[in-house]
Amino acid sequence: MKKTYQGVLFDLDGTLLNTINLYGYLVNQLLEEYGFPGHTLDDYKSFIGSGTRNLIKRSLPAEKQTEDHIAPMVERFKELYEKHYTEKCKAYKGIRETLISLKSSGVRLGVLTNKVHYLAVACVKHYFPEVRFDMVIGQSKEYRKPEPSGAIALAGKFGLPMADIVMIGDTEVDIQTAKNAGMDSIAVSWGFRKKEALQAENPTYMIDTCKELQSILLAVTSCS
Ligand SMILES: O=C(O)COP(=O)(O)O
Repeated sequence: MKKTYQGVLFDLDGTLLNTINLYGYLVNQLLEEYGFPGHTLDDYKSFIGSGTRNLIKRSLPAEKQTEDHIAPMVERFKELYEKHYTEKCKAYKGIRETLISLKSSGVRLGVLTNKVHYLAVACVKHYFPEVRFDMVIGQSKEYRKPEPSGAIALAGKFGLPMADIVMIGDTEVDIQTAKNAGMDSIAVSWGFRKKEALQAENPTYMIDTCKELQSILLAVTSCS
């Protein structure tokens, strides 16, 4: 019999929201300001997923990946992101409808992202105003994927055991987070990593379309 989940945790970047054009634009601008060479969008796809500090570190030339370079650039990046987060991003096809259907069938919804917490909250509010998430957790000292603390806090908020919750994400970090928390996982191939890299993490499910997501999570499929 098909397993049903009472709670669903979504990663943000590359899973709910395609933010790659914004990241490419902002980090290239940041690197230019500091006199470093920029990168392609494909490069950034591989740099995103472990939070802003790691994104900037991975974007810098190897010999410049030191705290004295990274720390001020993280602060400047947050300023730029705050100014531009309403630009250049798009919800993936069918995601909005899936979230609304899940919520109306009584499933608890959370966002667990490595985006800085206050920016994660602002993005979710701006791009998904019609979706009532039970809780959004972004990165902070306390919560940082793949550590399980964020997933554990969300399970506590939902009042559900880990076995009833599934984590959905587009990077190895998300699948590792689910494993570390003792949850099932769904890896999606429409985000920032190659399918082979995700398969190597042995997610519970590996999917390519929103339709497949609905058929795992909902009794009825309506996503085209
Ligand atoms: O690494 C980030 O900044 C955000 O990544 P996530 O939404 O995929 O967790």
